[in-house]
Amino acid sequence: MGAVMRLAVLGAGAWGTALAVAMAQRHHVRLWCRDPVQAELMARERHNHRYLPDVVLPEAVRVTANFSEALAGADLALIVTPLAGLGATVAALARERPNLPFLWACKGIDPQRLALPHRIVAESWPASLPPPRAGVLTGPSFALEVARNLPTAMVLAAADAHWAKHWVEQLHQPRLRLYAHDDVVGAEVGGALKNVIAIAAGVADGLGCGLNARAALITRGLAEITRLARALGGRDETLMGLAGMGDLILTTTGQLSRNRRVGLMLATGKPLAEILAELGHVAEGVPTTRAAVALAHRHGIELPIAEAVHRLLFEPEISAEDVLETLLARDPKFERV
Ligand SMILES: NC(=O)C1=CN([C@@H]2O[C@H](COP(=O)(O)OP(=O)(O)OC[C@H]3O[C@@H](n4cnc5c(N)ncnc54)[C@H](O)[C@@H]3O)[C@@H](O)[C@H]2O)C=CC1
Ligand SMILES: O=C(CO)COP(=O)(O)O
Repeated sequence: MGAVMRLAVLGAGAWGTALAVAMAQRHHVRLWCRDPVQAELMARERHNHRYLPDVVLPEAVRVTANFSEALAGADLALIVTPLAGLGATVAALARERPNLPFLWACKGIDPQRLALPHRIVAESWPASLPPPRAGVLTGPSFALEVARNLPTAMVLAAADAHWAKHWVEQLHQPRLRLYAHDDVVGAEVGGALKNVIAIAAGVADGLGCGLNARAALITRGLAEITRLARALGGRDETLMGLAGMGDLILTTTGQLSRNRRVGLMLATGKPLAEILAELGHVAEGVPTTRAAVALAHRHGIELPIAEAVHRLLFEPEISAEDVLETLLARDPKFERV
C-alpha cells in the first residue's frame, strides 16, 4: 500500500462525500463543496444531510467552500461533480494547481458536444500547459455502500497504464479494490451508457414485465454499450469488466440507483420535470440518452433500447406501454453485438 497522502475531493454530492469518507480511512481529505452554507453545515454537523444522510464524516475529512484551500498541499484531486460541472472544475484546477494529477469520477456524455469526459477534460485544459496527468475512476459503486465501507471494486483507467498502476497502488484498499486499466474510452462509455439501460430496466420493472425481460434488457443493453464503445475507439473486453457489465448489473438491478428510479417513475406516467425534482440528485442517464442517440446516428449504429428511452424521455405524448410495444415489434435477428 502507498504512503499517506493529501487528497482534494472536488464536489460534495453523494459520490464526492462517499469517496471522501472512504479515502479518509488512509489519507487526509479536503472536501470542496461549492455552496458555502452547505459547507459550513457539513463542517459543523459532520453530516451531508442533503445528499448522503446517515453517514458521519470522519475527522480526517475537512470540508471547505474555498477551492484554493481544498487544493493547497494536495497530492491528487478527485473531481466528483456531475458531468455538467467537469469542464469548469478542470479549468479552475488548471489555474490553481497546473501540475496536480487528478482523477474524474463523473459518468456521462455531454449532449451538446457529444463528448466523453476525457475529451471535456482535454478541451478545458489550457493549450499553454503540458497535458494533464489524469484518468477516470469508474465501476459499480453505490455511494452509500462505499461510505459504509462495504466491499467494492472499481477501475482506474488512464491512457498511460504505468500512471494508472501507480495511482491504483496509492489508493487501493481492501474494501475499495481498484483495478488499473488503459482503455479510457471503453471505461467511460460503460459508465455513461449503463445509466441509459438502467432507466429502461426501471421502466420494464415498473410495467411489470418480469425477470425474463430484465435479463434480456441487461444482455441486449450490454450489446448496445459495446457497439457504441467500439465505434468510439474502446475495446470490447473492457465492457465485459467492472466498468461495463459490472456497473450495468448494479445499476439495472440495484434499488439505490437514481437512474433506475427515473425509469420506475416514468412507467407511472409522471412527467420528467416532476421526476427530476422529486429525485433531488443528478440522473446522468437523462442527458446521456440524448448524446448516445445522436452518436449512434453519427456512427451509423443501432441502439434500439437507447432510442426507446429517448422517445419516452423527450416525447411527452408517448406512453411507456407504447414504447414497450415498439421495442417488442422489432423484426427477429441474429444475436450479435
Ligand atoms: N452517487 C453514486 O452512487 C455515484 C455517482 N457517480 C457519478 O458522480 C457524479 C456526481 O454524482 P453524485 O455526487 O451522486 O450527484 P448528487 O446529485 O448527489 O450531487 C451533485 C453535487 O454536485 C454539486 N454540483 C452540481 N454542479 C456542480 C458544479 N458545476 N460544480 C461543483 N459542484 C457541482 C451539487 O451541488 C451537489 O453537491 C455523477 O456523474 C454520477 O453519475 C459515480 C459513481 C457512483
Ligand atoms: O453510478 C452509479 C453506481 O455505479 C450510481 O448510479 P445512479 O446514478 O443511477 O444512482
